[in-house]
Amino acid sequence: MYRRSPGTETGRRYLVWIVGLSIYALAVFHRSSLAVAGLAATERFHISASQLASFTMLQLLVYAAMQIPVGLMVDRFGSRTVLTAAVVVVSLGQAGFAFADSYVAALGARVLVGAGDAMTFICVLRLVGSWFPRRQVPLVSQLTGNLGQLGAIAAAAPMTWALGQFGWTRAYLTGALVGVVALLALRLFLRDSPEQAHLRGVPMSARDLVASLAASWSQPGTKLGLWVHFSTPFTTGLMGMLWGYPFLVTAEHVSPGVASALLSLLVLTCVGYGPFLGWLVGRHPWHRSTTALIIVGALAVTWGVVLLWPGDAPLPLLILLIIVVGSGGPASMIGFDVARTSNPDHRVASASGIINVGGFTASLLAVLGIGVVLDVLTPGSGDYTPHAFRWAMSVQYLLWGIGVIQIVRYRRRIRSLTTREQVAGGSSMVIPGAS
Ligand SMILES: N[C@@H](Cc1c[nH]cn1)C(=O)NCC(=O)O
Repeated sequence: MYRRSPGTETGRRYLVWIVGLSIYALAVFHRSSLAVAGLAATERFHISASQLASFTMLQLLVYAAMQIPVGLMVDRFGSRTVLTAAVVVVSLGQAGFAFADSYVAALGARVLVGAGDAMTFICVLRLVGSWFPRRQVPLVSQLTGNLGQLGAIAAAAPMTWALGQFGWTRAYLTGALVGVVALLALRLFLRDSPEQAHLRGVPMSARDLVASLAASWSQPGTKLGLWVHFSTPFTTGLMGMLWGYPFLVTAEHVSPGVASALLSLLVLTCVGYGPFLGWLVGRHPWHRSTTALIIVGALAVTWGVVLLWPGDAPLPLLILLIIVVGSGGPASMIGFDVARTSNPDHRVASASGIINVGGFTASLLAVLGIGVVLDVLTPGSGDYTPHAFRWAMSVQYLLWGIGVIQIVRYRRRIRSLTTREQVAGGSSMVIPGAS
């Protein structure tokens, strides 16, 4: 019988990964493509700052709300099918945004962008799980999450240039058209597993779906993963997506150029943590929650020093802040890894969906909480003071407090129900009923 050589197998695996990763980076690009177009958007749609913020909020809300259905869809229909839908929906959303000429039409288009984006990451994680040997999965998943953030870099300077050069419609439409190339690559090269183009689960009734979700949720590892994902990435997200630039310019008085450079450094730092954290998590799975707790501690302490610094924080301290904040996104990948080893293969995507709700809910709460505190402390004006920003950014401690309590709680439970040997062997699943 003809057998494929190991070299061919490895080549196919990396091809599938590169296609999946590129599609995820494209989704991150679309997600972030509004960050540099704020001023243009307020002029085009005649909207206020809070209406502008509603685009980001709506996108996050749609993203978070879709995670569990998307996870179930990936387990049922496979990554190839759901990813195809994702590319079509996100590209239609971005094309709609290119032509939108009213606030309501633009909101509708952002809903589609959020929906398509929501369908992407879980598919790619699932592909990594079915194409790579188990021991490589933590590292490749880390690299996927982190390299995908390069899409945000493409959405910064190149998008600013495209908007200035070609105008709103053509700049956004070009982004949307990249989807056609992505779709072509996906249909040509992407298969759900080495053996099958489509890896589909069995059809389930509504009652079965609820039972499957309940089974995932009953695993303490799923809950631990959710709280790790809740506690770690929101600080990276809120800096990169909305509040980083105004905080650095208004509260810390750095120039716009330095602020942009610091935010680009944030994305690069995210990418840099990947190999180290992936290696650490793969090597020491028992210490995954400890790693997450140490990172949350480092985030809280560094933010504390910056916020309590009398006057403007010096630039080296702000660079340190960015480098530490950059660890939040990569640390969140630990949550997916805990969920992966706590659930059987046929439920991994729905467990990932549950995990992903954590980080995006925390990001939404943080973005909202900061906006509310800023508005309360500077009523009736958009000129936020450094004092207002310091209090506003402190909202993060509330979320870290809740997250740390929950991580400690579920890590205790999981440690009482599993052994180091079991977890080192790749499973943190507990027997149903034991938790
Ligand atoms: N926290 C991110 C992944 C990440 C890795 N490094 C920086 N961010 C995450 O959960 N991603 C899901 C998504 O759809 O982007």
